[in-house]
Amino acid sequence: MDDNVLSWFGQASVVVSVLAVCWTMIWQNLQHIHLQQFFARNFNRRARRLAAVVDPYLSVTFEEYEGGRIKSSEAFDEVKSYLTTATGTAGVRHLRAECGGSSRRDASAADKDKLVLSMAKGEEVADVFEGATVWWSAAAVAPRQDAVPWSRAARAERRFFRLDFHEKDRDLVLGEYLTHVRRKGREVMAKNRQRRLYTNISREGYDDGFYRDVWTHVPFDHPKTFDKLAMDPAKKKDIIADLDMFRNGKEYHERVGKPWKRGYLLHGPPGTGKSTMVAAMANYLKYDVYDFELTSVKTNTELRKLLIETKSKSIMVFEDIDCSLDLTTSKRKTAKEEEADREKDDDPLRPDKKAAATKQSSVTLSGLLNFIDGLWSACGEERLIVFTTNHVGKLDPALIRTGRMDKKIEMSYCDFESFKFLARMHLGDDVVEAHRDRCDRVRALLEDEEVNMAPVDVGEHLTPKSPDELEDFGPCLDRLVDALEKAKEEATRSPGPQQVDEQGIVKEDDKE
Ligand SMILES: Nc1ncnc2c1ncn2[C@@H]1O[C@H](COP(=O)(O)OP(=O)(O)OP(=O)(O)O)[C@@H](O)[C@H]1O
Ligand SMILES: [Mg+2]
Repeated sequence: MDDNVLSWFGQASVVVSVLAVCWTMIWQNLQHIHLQQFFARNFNRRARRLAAVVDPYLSVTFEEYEGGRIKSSEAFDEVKSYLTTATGTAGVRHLRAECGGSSRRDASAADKDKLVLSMAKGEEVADVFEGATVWWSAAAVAPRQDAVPWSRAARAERRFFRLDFHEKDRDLVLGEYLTHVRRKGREVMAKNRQRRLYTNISREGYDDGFYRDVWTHVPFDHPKTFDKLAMDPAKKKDIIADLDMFRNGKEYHERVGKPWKRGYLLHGPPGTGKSTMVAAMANYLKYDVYDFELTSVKTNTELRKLLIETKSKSIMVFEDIDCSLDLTTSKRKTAKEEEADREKDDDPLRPDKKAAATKQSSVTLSGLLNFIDGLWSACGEERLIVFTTNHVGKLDPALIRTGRMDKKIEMSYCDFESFKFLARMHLGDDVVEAHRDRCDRVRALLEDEEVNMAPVDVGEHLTPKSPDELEDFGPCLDRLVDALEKAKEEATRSPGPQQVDEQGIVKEDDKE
């Protein structure tokens, strides 16, 4: 071969190589852009068509937790309630029973014994809606066997309901039927609703992001109502009006762009009715009560988890807030210290985690302030936050400023009006008129001599202690008069009324 031919071949091979590289690049892009789409569209469509012929059924699952297991799912609860109706249990062979009857003393025997039945795991039930048949089943994914021992999230069973239906009913089921199920479920929930008292003193749920059961609960059945609470009638009326405004304030809160919540601060000496007031509020509004035991909450993050798991129409109570946390202004942490705390809080693999579990709460003031009106406080609606304290002066002003604590209520020692109220409640309507002399003495001691006695003590002295005292209330009133006389004597013997400064610290009397 001569040189010309060789060089021609050389050039041609270079051109072919360049073309091959270009073609490869174009081909790859075509594959990515068009061919993949082409195959995806055609192949998947055919596969779906084939699947529809073989199995024309579709399904929807309702998992117990949503938002990355952070929050229990409302839809799951609604479906669960819907499935407790006759439709949801018809023909089911294995049922699950839960107490759903009222625990109130005044409930009928039938109501008290009522059980709420739902289908057990693994069962299936059919439901017919406007000619379409659907099937509900209850199931759970077993915990992973290889789960790391300290991760409760992985070890937990994931419960869910599954709805199966024919493809031809798709629009009807996903539209009208599911709306019908949710609506009906909410109705059942409202009907069976048993008010609850929740507490966070529970071992469950405190590990590695496992959010179930951070609250444990008992039925809430406190007998105290506003008409059994001794206090200034005008003040009581004002509180009730405030609660009514709050309860009916959905539209108002939306209009002004405020989360639908309200803070109450109840302060006063021990035994003046602060906890009782919380029960009366809950009974009046028919709300659940979440009793936050802050000393059991170890970090700000844990406090937030508890907040997320509270439901609407509830009162979140922090009793004796001044004793639960170090909230004094002087002991307020610096921004740096707070930041260090936050970093510790958010690190799930913190090596000192075990030690942290046993040490005291490290919830900080800023954690609590964020709880009350930070971004997370707006999740959920129609909730009251109530703080109670014996020493309002010990609280940081930031905690009780308007917007956080919107209404401050002072519960005070018993005055004569409250005494009459308590006497009638304990001893009958005509006791004051029947024992005028004794009652006049009580009035003089409470009003003229300014003797301080908490309603809890007044009530205790007035309580009949023997069957005889049920016939004659004189000894009850005498006992109260004696106690008031004694209290007066003690007050005159002691250096004088204690003066408490705004920090809640008892001041020494000025001596001349
Ligand atoms: N104003 C009141 N009217 C009727 N009963 C009252 C009143 N105050 C207290 N009592 C009765 O006294 C008991 C104790 O009251 P309560 O626990 O509400 O006091 P408290 O202010 O929360 O006390 P503490 O500061 O020690 O927590 C309750 O059983 C309640 O029935
Ligand atoms: Mg109390």
